[in-house]
Amino acid sequence: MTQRNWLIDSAEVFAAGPVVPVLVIDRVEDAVPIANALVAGGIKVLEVTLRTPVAMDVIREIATHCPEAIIGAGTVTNAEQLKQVTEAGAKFAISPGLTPDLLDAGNNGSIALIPGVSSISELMVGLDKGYSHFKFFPAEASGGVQSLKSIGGPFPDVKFCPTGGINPSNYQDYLALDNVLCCGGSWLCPDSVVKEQNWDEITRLAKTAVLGQ
Ligand SMILES: O=C(O)C(=O)C[C@H](O)[C@H](O)COP(=O)(O)O
Repeated sequence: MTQRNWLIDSAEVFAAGPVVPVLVIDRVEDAVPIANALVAGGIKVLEVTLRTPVAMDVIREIATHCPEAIIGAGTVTNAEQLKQVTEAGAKFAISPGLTPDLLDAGNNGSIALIPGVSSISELMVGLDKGYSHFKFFPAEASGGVQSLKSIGGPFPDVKFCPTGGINPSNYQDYLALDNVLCCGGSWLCPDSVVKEQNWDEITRLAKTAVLGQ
């Protein structure tokens, strides 16, 4: 078994689901209200993507001011970013893909790394490096529920968080699979709602997803 010093394990991150909002936050001042709105709706695990220039500050703000949230960083594609998000206070990191270098950095780092795969060969690279929990990205474009069902044949012990093209009409199909413990997506925090600063709507979307309605 791979010995690691992770603050919390990827299994714990997955178990805290079942839905993980993929957040693209442009304004630091929106960070805490968004996180609080999601927590109020029953969602603790948050993925802040590194897709905006203020992403590191957003992670730092949420890590400092929202103790109930399990704040993670998304779009982490290399070892340097993994180091930066760890310093900013992220409790885990998610990548859309994987490289041997990133997998090594994850094994040697202090927060859980959840690498991304969309093929069997990538999955086998991750397994060789001791990983068992993966993002499946881009989920819908990579065969969705049918692909994950097939992958469960030869790899029954591997667990996935599918992301990409997931929405209120299909996330329950994914969650019904034995090898899917949580689903990620941007539908839980739409840009238009953030622009209006309609935090109650974000809480409503979160509650609806958690209750499975
Ligand atoms: O930025 C990253 O790290 C990603 O891996 C991509 C996101 O997970 C997906 O873009 C979310 O997909 P949608 O829910 O279809 O919007």
